[in-house]
Amino acid sequence: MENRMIVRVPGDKSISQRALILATLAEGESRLRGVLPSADPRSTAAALRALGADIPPLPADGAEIRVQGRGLGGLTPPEAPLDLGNSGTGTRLLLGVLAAQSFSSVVDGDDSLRSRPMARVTDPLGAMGARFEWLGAHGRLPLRVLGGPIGGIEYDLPVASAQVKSALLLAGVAGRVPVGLTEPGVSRDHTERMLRGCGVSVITHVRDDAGRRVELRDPPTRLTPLDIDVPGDLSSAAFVLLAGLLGVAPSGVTVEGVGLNPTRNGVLPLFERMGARLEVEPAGEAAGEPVGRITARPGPLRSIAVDESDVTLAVDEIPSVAIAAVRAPGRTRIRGARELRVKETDRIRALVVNLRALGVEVEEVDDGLDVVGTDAPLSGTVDPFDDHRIAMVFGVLGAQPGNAIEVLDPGCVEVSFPGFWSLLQELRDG
Ligand SMILES: O=C(O)C1=C[C@@H](OP(=O)(O)O)[C@@H](O)[C@H](O)C1
Ligand SMILES: C=C(OP(=O)(O)O)C(=O)O
Repeated sequence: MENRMIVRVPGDKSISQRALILATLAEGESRLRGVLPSADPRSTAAALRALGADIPPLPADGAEIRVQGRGLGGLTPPEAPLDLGNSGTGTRLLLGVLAAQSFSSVVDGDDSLRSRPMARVTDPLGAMGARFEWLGAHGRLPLRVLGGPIGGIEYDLPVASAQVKSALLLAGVAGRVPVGLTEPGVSRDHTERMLRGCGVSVITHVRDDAGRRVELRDPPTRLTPLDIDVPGDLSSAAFVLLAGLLGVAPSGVTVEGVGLNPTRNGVLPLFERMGARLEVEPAGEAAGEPVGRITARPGPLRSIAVDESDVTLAVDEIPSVAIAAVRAPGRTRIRGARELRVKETDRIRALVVNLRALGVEVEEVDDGLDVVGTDAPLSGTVDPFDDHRIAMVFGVLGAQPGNAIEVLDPGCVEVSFPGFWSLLQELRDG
């Protein structure tokens, strides 16, 4: 009989942070189960508490927390700069909320977050009438948000970005003004789904050119509270599935209770195009999101070509695809992935530098990389450059039988996936 492991991954990071923000803005008590207890949601929760939110500590086991909402006008001025740590999502979504408050606030983060572009959010918020002061380099944190009344906006996003889209929708909600957006591609729609769960009408149209239009026509006067189970994080599950495909878990692995949102699950068709033995079994909904089980079994992989439309649906999983490509004979070409250069680190560069250090043939291009598959055993030391996802993909590659890879700074996985290393060990032990 097949001795396949069945595991769960912690709650979705994107959904957890949105739930904390919307529960704070709602009227009444929200009940949130399965909130991810990792560094990023903790930073977002701490920033919200500094704005007057009543959020208990995030329990390590994802047990239910109850959040007493402050209502749309109920946030209070923070006494100190808000430290969003490493979280791009927490920062950009909160900038939308803060832009419409009647007080000023300062937003800051760690060195990684200070290096990431913020004008993609402050430019359109500025067009709504919001005012900002850069306290360091232009376009980077730290940043002062001079809150005040804002107007509505009609905006074409230059890149498909759920963080930009969400910041503008939240500004519309907090400032009670209409927002109409078009996106050049599809980005994750968790904010739209969760706002609907709070009783807000958000209209989405899929356009002929595959882009999207999102409208908040009737800004709400109040948000109803949430009562949700946060699905398992598909981005975390991707590392477990990669371990299944690469034979780290010799009989394969099943991840249960994981989110299957179609605007987010593009890694699954990419793995399938590589010949991966995947089985996806939908099993209902949680938090307004489709959820289910995914099984990955080891088997031969083949090289593929990845383009920009693939990347937007799998933006955080491209490192996993690049690592799968290491074991796919031939040349895998990844293009249209420029956005990876502005994540927690420059992920294209980090992949190229570290794969090269292990002896894998790679080529770096402006918007992506080529990876040439090999069956050689791989050994060496990897620097994740303080990026949780880079640490985890090389952790999985290192766990493949025959490889010996040391990941420096393994603790950086705490940003999104507490328990990653012990789960990886369990998969190896079968
Ligand atoms: O909205 C979100 O929760 C996220 C959106 C994506 O970023 P962009 O909006 O910059 O594409 C993604 O990379 C990030 O991990 C989470
Ligand atoms: C890019 C990521 O997160 P954020 O932008 O929220 O820092 C990520 O988790 O891969």
